[in-house]
Amino acid sequence: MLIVFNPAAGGRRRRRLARALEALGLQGLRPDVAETARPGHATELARDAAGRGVGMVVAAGGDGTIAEVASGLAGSAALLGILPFGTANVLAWELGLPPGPENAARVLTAGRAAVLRPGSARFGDGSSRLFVQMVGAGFDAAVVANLDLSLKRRVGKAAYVAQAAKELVRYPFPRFAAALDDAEPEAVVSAIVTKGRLYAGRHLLAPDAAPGEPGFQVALFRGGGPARAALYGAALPLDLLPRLPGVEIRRAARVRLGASAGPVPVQADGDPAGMLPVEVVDAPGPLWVMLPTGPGGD
Ligand SMILES: Nc1ncnc2c1ncn2[C@@H]1O[C@H](COP(=O)(O)OP(=O)(O)OP(=O)(O)O)[C@@H](O)[C@H]1O
Repeated sequence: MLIVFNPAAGGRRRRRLARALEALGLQGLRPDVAETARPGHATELARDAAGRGVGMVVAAGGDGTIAEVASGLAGSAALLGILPFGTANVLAWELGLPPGPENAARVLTAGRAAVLRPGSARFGDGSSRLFVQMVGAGFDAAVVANLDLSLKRRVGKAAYVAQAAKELVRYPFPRFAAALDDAEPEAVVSAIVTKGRLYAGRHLLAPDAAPGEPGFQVALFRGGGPARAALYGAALPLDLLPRLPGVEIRRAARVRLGASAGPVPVQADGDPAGMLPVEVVDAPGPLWVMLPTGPGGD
């Protein structure tokens, strides 16, 4: 077992890692730990470990770290483990991973392996990026792109709320074209292409999504402007976002976002990912991820 640890969020994360290692040690396990030194490093570490035949590579970090490790494991037989030490931890909530380092460590040794089907985002410059939960274009990506990272380290998710308030008054809400499968492109101001049901932590976005299945749920936001974005932001923690006027959620296997009236930022799993255009499809193969053994689990 190799644990790929992202130390970028500071001391509290290190403390959680120590607790997880202690819990694993009590079960007689002494996993190797590799710290990431820069963005993208987790992919290299995971790919190298899978190439050496390591059976399980554990992402100790947030959704961005999980996506990077998943990218490195693509095409290998190695299991993906998760120690959810991030800020929002959307995938961990989605998969029902228990909070607390000791409980998360127990899943690594006593859980079950389940299929996870990441998505792949291909950009206008030909580059591709794997994601485990979602890709967003428009307002939410502007919030992510301009987020104050030192504030995020200090106050966590509240930093997103503060940044959203700033973006409300300056983001220009340019329209862009969203084409789902072979349908005609439609004009939207924001789109979130998601594998899962949850968004920004534990809030409901796409009730019919399932991360183990091929394809995506796509939330299309047609109404632009600060008042509408503020309404959506207020509805999110109440789990009312999918039911608001101007929000439509559809299923698609392929999503093309582009042809915009101005530059539109993109985020993948909560990290900045460049600008439109982007095409989203399933990643070439599934992964196996460790989940808690629950009712119906084997
Ligand atoms: N040593 C490092 N210094 C700076 N950034 C790093 C380092 N190692 C990894 N990163 C980057 O940090 C980014 C953010 O990490 P991650 O998404 O795991 O945490 P988070 O943003 O706190 O969690 P979440 O996405 O769940 O809110 C990753 O996408 C990764 O590229």
